[in-house]
Amino acid sequence: MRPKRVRLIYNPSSGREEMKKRLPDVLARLERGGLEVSAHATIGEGDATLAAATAIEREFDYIIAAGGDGTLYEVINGMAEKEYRPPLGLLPVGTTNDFARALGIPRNWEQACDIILKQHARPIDVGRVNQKYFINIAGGGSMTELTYEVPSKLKTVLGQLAYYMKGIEKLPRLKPIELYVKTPELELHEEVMLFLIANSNSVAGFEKLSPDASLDDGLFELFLLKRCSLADFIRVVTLVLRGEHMDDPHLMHIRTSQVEITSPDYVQLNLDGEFGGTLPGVFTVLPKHLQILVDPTGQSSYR
Ligand SMILES: Nc1ncnc2c1ncn2[C@@H]1O[C@H](COP(=O)(O)OP(=O)(O)OP(=O)(O)O)[C@@H](O)[C@H]1O
Repeated sequence: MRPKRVRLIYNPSSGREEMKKRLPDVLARLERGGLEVSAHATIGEGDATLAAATAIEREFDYIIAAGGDGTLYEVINGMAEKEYRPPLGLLPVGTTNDFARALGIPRNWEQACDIILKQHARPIDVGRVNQKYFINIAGGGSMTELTYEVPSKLKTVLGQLAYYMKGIEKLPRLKPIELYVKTPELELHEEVMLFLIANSNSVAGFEKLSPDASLDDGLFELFLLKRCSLADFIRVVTLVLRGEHMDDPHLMHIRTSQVEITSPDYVQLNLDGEFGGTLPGVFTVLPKHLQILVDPTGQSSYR
């Protein structure tokens, strides 16, 4: 049997620029494990999307996304509309790797390579809104613009700290948005601070946001944080960090396969930490649309 052909798409600027030094070691480990690997270094915004689409046209057996959530977002956007969608491996070397965390893929590059080498694919749901795709989370409103406002250089230097600094700077500017929300089950009109549509249970380090979220149940977890004071906002975020938010009256939780959200306000969308256009949007789950290479034993974890 011929070896599987793999396209490794890596972002040399991700995280602390780990792939720059690790590339030869990663290639050697994957090759020793029986894969035939070629690599594409991304050069800037949108390049990982093009590289993934090209890899599919060239009929690679697997694609590997090496980077953070931003790189993964670009890669899945190059794959999601294609008919042939090869299984996707992850090397989580970014500053934020929420999706790898949700799937228990280790940050350690050797362990992550070894999981890819097991070639065990797990189907997972993908979200679509306005011809863009997300794998982890979509959101809008206060605080949700933060992740893509932190420039990549700043992130590399400061790592996770950059997010918190930006967050503190932004807090006094909290402002509610008016939303019309329509699902197959219900319709509502509400002033909210933010909305989040989660596919996985791991959001920007808030692992306890939706503990019951399943990656392959064909459903989103929609959260609406109702209009509230700054003090309540901070209180609810603290409850979310502790996983004690589910009964809070400020937070609405709806499980659905499709949701249409419109607003008279200008609301930017955050898709997996990247800017994803503006409302209105129809958010749809594409059940088990992509296959991700994961640990078959389910015992590995993101450390
Ligand atoms: N060669 C490059 N130099 C600088 N930026 C790049 C390069 N290639 C891709 N990018 C950009 O890097 C961003 C994605 O970064 P990625 O997520 O992989 O790393 P990160 O440091 O973890 O950031 P985050 O976790 O916030 O997404 C994308 O916006 C992409 O356009």
